[in-house]
Amino acid sequence: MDSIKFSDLGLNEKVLKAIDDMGFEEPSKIQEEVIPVVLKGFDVIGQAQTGTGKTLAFGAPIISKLDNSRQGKIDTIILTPTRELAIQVNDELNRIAKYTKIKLLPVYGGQPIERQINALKRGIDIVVGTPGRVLDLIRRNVIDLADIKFLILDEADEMLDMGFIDDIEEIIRNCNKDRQTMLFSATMPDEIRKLSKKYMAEDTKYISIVKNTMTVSTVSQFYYEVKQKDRFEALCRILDVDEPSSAIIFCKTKKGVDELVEALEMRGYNAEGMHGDMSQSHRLNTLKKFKEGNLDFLVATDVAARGIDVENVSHVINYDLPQDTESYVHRIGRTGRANREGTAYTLVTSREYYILKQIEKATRSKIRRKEVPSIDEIFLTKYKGTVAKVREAIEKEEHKRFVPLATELDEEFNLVDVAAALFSMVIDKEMGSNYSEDSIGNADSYVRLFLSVGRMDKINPRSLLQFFSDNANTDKEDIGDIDIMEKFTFVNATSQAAKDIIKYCSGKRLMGRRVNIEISRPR
Ligand SMILES: Nc1ncnc2c1ncn2[C@@H]1O[C@H](COP(=O)(O)OP(=O)(O)OP(=O)(O)O)[C@@H](O)[C@H]1O
Ligand SMILES: [Mg+2]
Repeated sequence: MDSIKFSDLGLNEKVLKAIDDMGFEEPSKIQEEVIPVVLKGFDVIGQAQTGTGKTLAFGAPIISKLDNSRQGKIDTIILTPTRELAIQVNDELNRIAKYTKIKLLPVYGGQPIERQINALKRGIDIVVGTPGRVLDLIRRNVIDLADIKFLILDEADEMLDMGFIDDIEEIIRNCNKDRQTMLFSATMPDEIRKLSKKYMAEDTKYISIVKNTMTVSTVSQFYYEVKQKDRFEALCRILDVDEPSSAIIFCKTKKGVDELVEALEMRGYNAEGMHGDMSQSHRLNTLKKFKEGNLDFLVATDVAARGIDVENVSHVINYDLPQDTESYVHRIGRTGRANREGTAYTLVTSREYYILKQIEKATRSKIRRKEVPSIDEIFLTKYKGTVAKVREAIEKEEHKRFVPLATELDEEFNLVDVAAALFSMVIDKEMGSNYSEDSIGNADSYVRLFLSVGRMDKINPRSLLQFFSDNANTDKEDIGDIDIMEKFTFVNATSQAAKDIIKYCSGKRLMGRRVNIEISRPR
């Protein structure tokens, strides 16, 4: 059977022509399934992996439908969790609407509201905005949603999460009841799906492009185990060996972003930060530089985790662990988009290792271990890079003008010595004084300690922790976090704490019950 073409889906000619201009040859799976359903008028919950073209999946049919039925007032409202995403979705839809008269406007905080009000007064069909600003404009009676035809929540699970839910509900209360509602995201936790039913038609179509894994197969995933104090050093080494053409590095906090940017700049990397405390113009400027290839490393909080589409991001690095599985999926989805290849790295300490394992299990993907590069490996990378540059210079004959000088040197020196001296100058300069000694130590060894004492449900894990710290001469810190499945598990006890506990328990009964202890190393 021939593969489905965009022209088979029922879109109008103007939209098809625009898609052709965008260079897309065939629809992605989610586009193939969502477009006809939206054209037929159904509400849709659409889930498909990151970078698979969900924006066009809702954008194309909306524009196709609106083309002949514009009301001269707002027809469509699209909500996104971040300002940058509002702008990006607006841009993508603008490209799709190229041959129509449909007018779009992004609205978001951090930009003078008057400008947006004036633009809205000139007549806008599709508004793409962040909830806060949209609500503000509704309250000022500038946006009227009483007759809208489409409401879309991009990154729906994020939008219906605690932080946004009140604003979203208020916006929805202002919307036309007869509208078509659509939710999209790469992740759609069950509770969100249930919650969303509240706002949607009974015959809502649930379209999920199910894959074995939550993450795309074109992204290779790895982790590095590091000590907390070696995190930065490890990152530098990874960057120096992999030499990513363009990478997004995620940190947990805004402060973490600022500190990492400063540290990277000190070591000569081309890095800039992006987080919610920066001015909007600064945020946009940074993202623009990154998109245009004038910035190698974008260091960001989760503000850049969702939806952001930058071509050719080769690496995503979780400098800090993401807060949950969804965040991991969206973060690493900034690479490997539209069937391109990508690499995702996550730095973990031994104590965090179990969280990584949980993410691996929940996403059903494989996150393989990699060793932090040694100084020798970095040296080898720099050496190979230099040789490649020499080769290129000779091939392009860029070296020719120096040949007479080199010939003169030939009388005084051995030319192999000259080459070696030049190598040492170039490579030493590149390595800088950063790698004078091999400062990364081996990670502490942590173990998992399984403890079973009969009926577990009668024992409070906290009191167990207290009990051991009181009686077995161990520090609570050293015992680590506790996890209760069918056994008590001290997920990351130090080896010493484990020994102390075993010693204490051997031959004893604990709270009147026999204790069984097993020990296992995390890997
Ligand atoms: N049919 C297609 N063929 C090739 N490229 C496409 C196609 N549709 C969309 N794209 C491009 O693929 C990239 C990813 O699309 P998009 O941002 O819509 O993905 P997404 O599914 O919304 O991802 P995320 O979950 O990260 O938000 C964009 O650059 C988009 O222009
Ligand atoms: Mg998207």
